[in-house]
Amino acid sequence: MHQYEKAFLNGILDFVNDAVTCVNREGVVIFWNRAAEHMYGIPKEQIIGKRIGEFFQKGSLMLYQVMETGCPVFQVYHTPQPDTHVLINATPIFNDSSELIGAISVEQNITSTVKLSEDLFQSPGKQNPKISIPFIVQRSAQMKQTVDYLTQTAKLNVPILFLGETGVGKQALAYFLHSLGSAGDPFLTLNCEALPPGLLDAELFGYQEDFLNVHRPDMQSGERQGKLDHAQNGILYIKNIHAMPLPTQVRLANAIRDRRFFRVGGMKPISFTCRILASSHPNLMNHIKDDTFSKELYYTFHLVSIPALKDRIEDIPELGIHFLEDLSVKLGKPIPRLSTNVIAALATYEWPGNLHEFKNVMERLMLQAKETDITLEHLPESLRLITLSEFFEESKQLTDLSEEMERKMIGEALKRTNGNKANAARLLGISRGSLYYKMKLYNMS
Ligand SMILES: Nc1ncnc2c1ncn2[C@@H]1O[C@H](COP(=O)(O)OP(=O)(O)OP(=O)(O)O)[C@@H](O)[C@H]1O
Repeated sequence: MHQYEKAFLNGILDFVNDAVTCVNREGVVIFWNRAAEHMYGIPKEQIIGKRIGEFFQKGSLMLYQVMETGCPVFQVYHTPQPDTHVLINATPIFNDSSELIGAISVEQNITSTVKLSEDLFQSPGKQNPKISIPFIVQRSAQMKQTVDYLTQTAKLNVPILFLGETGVGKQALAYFLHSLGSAGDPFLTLNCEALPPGLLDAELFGYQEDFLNVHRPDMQSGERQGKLDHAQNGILYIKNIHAMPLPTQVRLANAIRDRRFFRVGGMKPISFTCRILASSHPNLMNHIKDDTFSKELYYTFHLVSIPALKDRIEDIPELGIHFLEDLSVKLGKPIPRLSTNVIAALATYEWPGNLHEFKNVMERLMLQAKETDITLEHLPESLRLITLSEFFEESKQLTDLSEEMERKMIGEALKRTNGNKANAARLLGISRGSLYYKMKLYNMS
């Protein structure tokens, strides 16, 4: 590699926050970046050019494992030191002729996330008092900003469209706004995905009796009121607004702009006073591009995007305590203690179902907790972290040993099996590929 290319590569590696280690196929360290120096307290000058096995127990080295198996690994949880928590990704590297030339590991330090979560989970009393009803967790900067912004809009009656994946808390924020401005008035929901599109117009604006050619005794003066009337001075929350038919969208945009609307089949303008809130998924712009969502309606709203839970993990501990506290009261059970592994798993999982899924998991933990301790086994399969020790279980006999011992044991096994590698591998309790790899590594062929 050219000197200047190497300088660039070193620059990049030192710039990233994750600890990066590159070894050649003999296990000799070629790159060791600043984050790795910091994580392990070993300076570059000391480790580069040396076998990594001289510095770490082989059993904790993902790099050997991926070179032996030829397969990358992702998100393996490890605590290299008692107070350090990392997630490791590692991959073998092959040249153009598909020969193994080394391996790279990237370790993401999640210590601060785990520590913060641990502190909060394990001492719920330190949380801020519950200031808002309904209580909105807002430890992350994004949620704090959102709640501040919404609080400021409370007096203005401006329409707000919440954009976010399912379960990020759009409706919870709508309830929050209701509690700020119009708690004594109705909070009505209109779910556009739950009603046949043909009925939405009438449900929203009401209709003129003659128009639908029906007569119902509950109707006054020949008209039926809609949710815009029924919400009075409160809030109308229009859920999944992307599923609203285009003509209804246009009528709604006009209604919001003019603060008055027309009944279906009616000619008389009717004023309304409720505040309109709405929700949709984060890709609503795509519906505008394919002309299924009205630009006019889109720009009528103040837009508030709510990030996915995985993008605001600072909220996780407080949400956990909040749900566990609620359940503890309902079930009359104490709040369980969560092990550090469990906290790391909760903080690093992707949460595709966001708070719906998170709440379910908390319910499950609460129901399962017989004593007060929750460990990894109590978590659903999809959430469980693979720990490094589990990962190495298979090749335990060898990986716990020093290189010197390992070399001796392989030599011994080969002697006892008259050089039959398959039998030697069996004797050592490792795969044949693994034995071939180790023999090459130690020049034992
Ligand atoms: N910031 C928060 N603090 C406390 N609880 C929350 C928060 N956000 C959401 N929740 C709770 O999480 C659950 C899911 O939230 P919510 O129903 O508001 O999500 P949503 O985005 O409206 O979902 P969907 O799009 O599927 O309707 C609810 O029980 C809600 O009370």
